[in-house]
Amino acid sequence: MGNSKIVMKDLNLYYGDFHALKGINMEIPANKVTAFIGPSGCGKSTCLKTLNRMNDLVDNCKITGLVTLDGEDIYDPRTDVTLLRRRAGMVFQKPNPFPMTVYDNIAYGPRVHGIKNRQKLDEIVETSLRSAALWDEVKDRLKKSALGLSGGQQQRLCIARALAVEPDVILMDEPTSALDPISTSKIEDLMDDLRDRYTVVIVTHNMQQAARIADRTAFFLLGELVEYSDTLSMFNKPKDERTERYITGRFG
Ligand SMILES: Nc1ncnc2c1ncn2[C@@H]1O[C@H](COP(=O)(O)OP(=O)(O)OP(=O)(O)O)[C@@H](O)[C@H]1O
Repeated sequence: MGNSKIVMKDLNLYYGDFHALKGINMEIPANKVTAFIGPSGCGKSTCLKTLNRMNDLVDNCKITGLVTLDGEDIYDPRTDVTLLRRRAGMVFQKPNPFPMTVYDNIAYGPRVHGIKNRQKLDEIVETSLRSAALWDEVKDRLKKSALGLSGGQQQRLCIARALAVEPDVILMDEPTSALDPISTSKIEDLMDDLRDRYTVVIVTHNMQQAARIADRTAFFLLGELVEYSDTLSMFNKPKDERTERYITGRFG
C-alpha cells in the first residue's frame, strides 16, 4: 500500500505472561481514518497505545517486532518519546480537560514546547478550537473553567488540545462512547474534516460508527488481527467467517 504513515511488522505485546497482541502486521495510510473494531478485551486499545508508546507506562509490558512512523522505528532507544507523543496525540474515552480555563487547556502544550508569545498563543488557541468545531461555542468563555463545558464540548476541547501541538496522527480511544448522539454526530463530522490534514486512528465499539467514518477497518479477535481492509469491503463482503459473525452480531 502506498503512502503508509504507520507500519506494524510482526508486532507482539505481552503484559507479563499474557500475550495480548499476536504477530500484528498492518499498514495505516496517511490522511485516512482507520478504525479498530472487535469484542471487548481483543487488544484494540493495546494496539492503539503501541502507536505512541503509551504502553511504556505499564509495568511488565514487553513488545517485540517493529512499529514505524514515517519510516522511523518508534521503539528505537534513541526515539524522543515526548516528541513522538507530540507527533501522535491521543484522545481518550472520557473527556479529561485539565482543571483550568478553556484557553489554558489549549495553550498548555504549546507553552510546554516553549511558545510564550501571547499573540502566537492566541492564534493557536483560536485555530485549534476552530479545527475542533468548538470556537463559536466557547469564544466568549475562553477565560472560564473548561470543567463548566458539556461532555461533548469537553471532548472537542480535548481534540483541540491534541491539535494545538501540531500532530500528524491523532489516536482516539472510543472518543464518543461517553457522549450523547448529538455530540457523537458532531465528533464524527469533525473526524471527517480532520482526515484532510491528519492520519486518524480510532478504536470503537460501535460498528455503525466505523462504517460511517472509517476509510479502513481492522477487526481484532483475541489479540490477533483477523481482517483488515477498506471499510466498505469489510462490511459488505468480509473475507473471514469470524469477521462476518462479528459484524452480523452472531458472535459468541
Ligand atoms: N495493563 C494491563 N495489564 C495486564 N493486562 C492488560 C493490561 N491492559 C490490558 N490488559 C489485557 O489485555 C487484553 C486486551 O486489552 P485491551 O484493553 O487492549 O482490549 P480492548 O479490545 O481495547 O477492550 P475494550 O473494548 O473492552 O476496551 C485484555 O485481556 C486485557 O485484560
